[in-house]
Amino acid sequence: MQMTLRWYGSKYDTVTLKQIRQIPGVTGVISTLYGTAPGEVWEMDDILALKTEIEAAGLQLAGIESVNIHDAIKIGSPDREQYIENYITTLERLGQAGIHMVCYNFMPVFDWTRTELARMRPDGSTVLAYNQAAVDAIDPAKMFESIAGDMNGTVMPGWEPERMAHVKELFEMYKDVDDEKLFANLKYFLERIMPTCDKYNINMAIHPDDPAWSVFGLPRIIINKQNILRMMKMVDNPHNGVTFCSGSYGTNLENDLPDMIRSLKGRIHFAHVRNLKFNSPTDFEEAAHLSSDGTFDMYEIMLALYDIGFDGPIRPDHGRMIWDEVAMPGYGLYDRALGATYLNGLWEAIEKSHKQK
Ligand SMILES: O=C(O)[C@@H](O)[C@@H](O)[C@H](O)[C@H](O)CO
Ligand SMILES: [Fe+2]
Repeated sequence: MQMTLRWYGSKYDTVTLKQIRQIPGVTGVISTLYGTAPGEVWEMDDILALKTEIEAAGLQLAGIESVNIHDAIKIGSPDREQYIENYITTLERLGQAGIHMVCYNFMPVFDWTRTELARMRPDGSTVLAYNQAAVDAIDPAKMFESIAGDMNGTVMPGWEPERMAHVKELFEMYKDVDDEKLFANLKYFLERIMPTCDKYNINMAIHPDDPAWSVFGLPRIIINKQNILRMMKMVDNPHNGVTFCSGSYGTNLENDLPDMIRSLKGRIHFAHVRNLKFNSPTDFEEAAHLSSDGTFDMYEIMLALYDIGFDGPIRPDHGRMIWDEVAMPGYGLYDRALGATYLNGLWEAIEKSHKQK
């Protein structure tokens, strides 16, 4: 595996490449052209400028998170053809630039959903949290406003104000899209892009829905082992793979994370590894990465990745806000650096204990 950190680009991130370079064992970053809208073709010059800037700091651009999918593709409206063409052009350019892993998601309207961006934990750190009763009480059109005040002045991925201004229209457009339709639209999209992925050796890595169930009555399909295996089979190409995100699949306590990892051997192209602390099955908060701070056994998760021979990029995921840092919620430097170091420690121990046997 290659340890990486997500980085939003010098115009948007409070964390610098120099700081990332100084985290022991982090050799790459996962980035995106943050200023682009879903559906836009990425300019080659912009891709190369991003890559050059990262390499000049002594790091590798290990993959893209995300090239976002335009809603027309998820809905399956006639204008999807143009957006798929655009997506293919972007993939070709990424391939030509030597980038071989692309993360994306297929969630309608909202990317991840949280009800609090700064819940206080007993140690005084603040974290993102989710409470089902709070979601049930929110008018979806107001979801964005309800968290906008806690973003520390940043624009959060998946919650761009321009898109959120049209939330009501978006809901209307999805009204005939159920789980089956969403599966069919995903299949259509993947079949169209696979020849390009084959040509340029691009691993597509779908990110799970977060939380892993339907919110606001919208369809959600990338939520459990059964559905993800269905997706792998429906377009049975090794380039059709997944981002294994423990914090997203883990929102549903019925998901057995190490078992899911083992069942996806050869198809996990990217890993997000983080812990959650459950207060009840419908109320959870994002804990430190350490097993004992949350609900998941992080050793078992890393062991499963080791056992399947995972060799893609991995990153710590959302971190807590600690030591008075002011940054994008979930994406400060300090706690993610602790997370990376901890995950590296687990990996080293697993590797060495296997070699001794
Ligand atoms: O929760 C996060 O911050 C990320 O894991 C997602 O926003 C992820 O980048 C997207 O869903 C992938 O397209
Ligand atoms: Fe994730």
